[in-house]
Amino acid sequence: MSLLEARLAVDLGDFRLDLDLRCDRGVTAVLGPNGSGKTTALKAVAGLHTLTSGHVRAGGRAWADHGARLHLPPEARSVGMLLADPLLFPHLNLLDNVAYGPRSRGMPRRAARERAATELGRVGLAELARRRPAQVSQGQAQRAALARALATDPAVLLLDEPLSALDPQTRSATRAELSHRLREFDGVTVLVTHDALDALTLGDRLVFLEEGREVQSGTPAEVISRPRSPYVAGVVGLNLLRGTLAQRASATGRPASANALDLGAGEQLVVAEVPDGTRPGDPLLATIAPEAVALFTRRPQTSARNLWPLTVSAVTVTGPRARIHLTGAVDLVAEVTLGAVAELELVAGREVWVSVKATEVTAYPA
Ligand SMILES: Nc1ncnc2c1ncn2[C@@H]1O[C@H](COP(=O)(O)OP(=O)(O)OP(=O)(O)O)[C@@H](O)[C@H]1O
Repeated sequence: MSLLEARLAVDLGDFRLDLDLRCDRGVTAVLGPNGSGKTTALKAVAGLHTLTSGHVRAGGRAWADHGARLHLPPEARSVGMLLADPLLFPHLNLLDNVAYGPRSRGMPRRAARERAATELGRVGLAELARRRPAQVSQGQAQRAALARALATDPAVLLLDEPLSALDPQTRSATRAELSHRLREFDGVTVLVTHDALDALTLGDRLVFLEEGREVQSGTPAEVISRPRSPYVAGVVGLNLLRGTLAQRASATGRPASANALDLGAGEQLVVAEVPDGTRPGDPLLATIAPEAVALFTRRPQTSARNLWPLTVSAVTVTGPRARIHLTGAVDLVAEVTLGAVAELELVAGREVWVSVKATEVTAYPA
């Protein structure tokens, strides 16, 4: 049995969350576009939303069961929460902020403070215990909030975008601290995030939500190797194309030995290998890494089997590299150096030739 077993149906106006969430020890990262229901799922586990149907069981106890009319209030659930805002009491020092949780659950003052000191030590803040929130950095305040969330020994730790308010440098240092502390935590952690790096570095398991439902789940390695929706592929930084296995002797004059996917509208994608047992007409997904998409200003003399004239729709720069969004017969993202952006004059509206080698395409059953 999983440590957290939740069957969550929640209705909020027009929106419906319908999700089975089963989590073992470790970090389950929940990802999805804006409005897909991530926060709603966390709130339903915490008891801040009432279930329309379903149940929540954690650490061997029932927290909610719609059929049995059971709904424990948040304070009766063994939950720790950490949001983007640390929400520390400004008039209390870090030690008393952290001690507040165990105190409010009935622990004597002295024991609560000892526990708080231990928790602050575990997130590297022992020296700053007597400081107030205004006297520490943003990242340190967030680490204190994590210590507070863990000071009550929760069965389930819920993190909602815990790093999103931090500047990039602090974010990366705090991510490392969080990762270190979460590895020692014995309960279930559910982490809601938009950030692929947070999810891939902190998550033992990923759950993708779209429109209130799960579209894919698995380990980071499983999801990276076989994304099942354009959103999931985008998060892990890959192009995803959907098609069916073409008949071998292609009408486009390709050699009969070539494997290709029919992408619709007469377009094909040549692949080096297809999964065993796939027959013509079977649905397939195919991924292409953006670095494997080559761009040319003129039609190239290339051995690459896939070649299309496409239009640049957008250019986004991240560090020394740029992502070139391309539309036309197929939609692709290419990743190139800033030097290539200048040399090829890649701006929105520019027409370019785009090639992808068959060996750079990974095809798998849809
Ligand atoms: N109290 C509410 N009443 C009515 N609708 C709500 C309520 N809370 C959330 N919603 C709607 O439910 C949907 C899911 O919201 P939720 O906050 O769970 O999404 P999310 O995936 O966490 O989004 P984001 O990434 O933007 O935080 C949205 O369409 C939202 O507008």
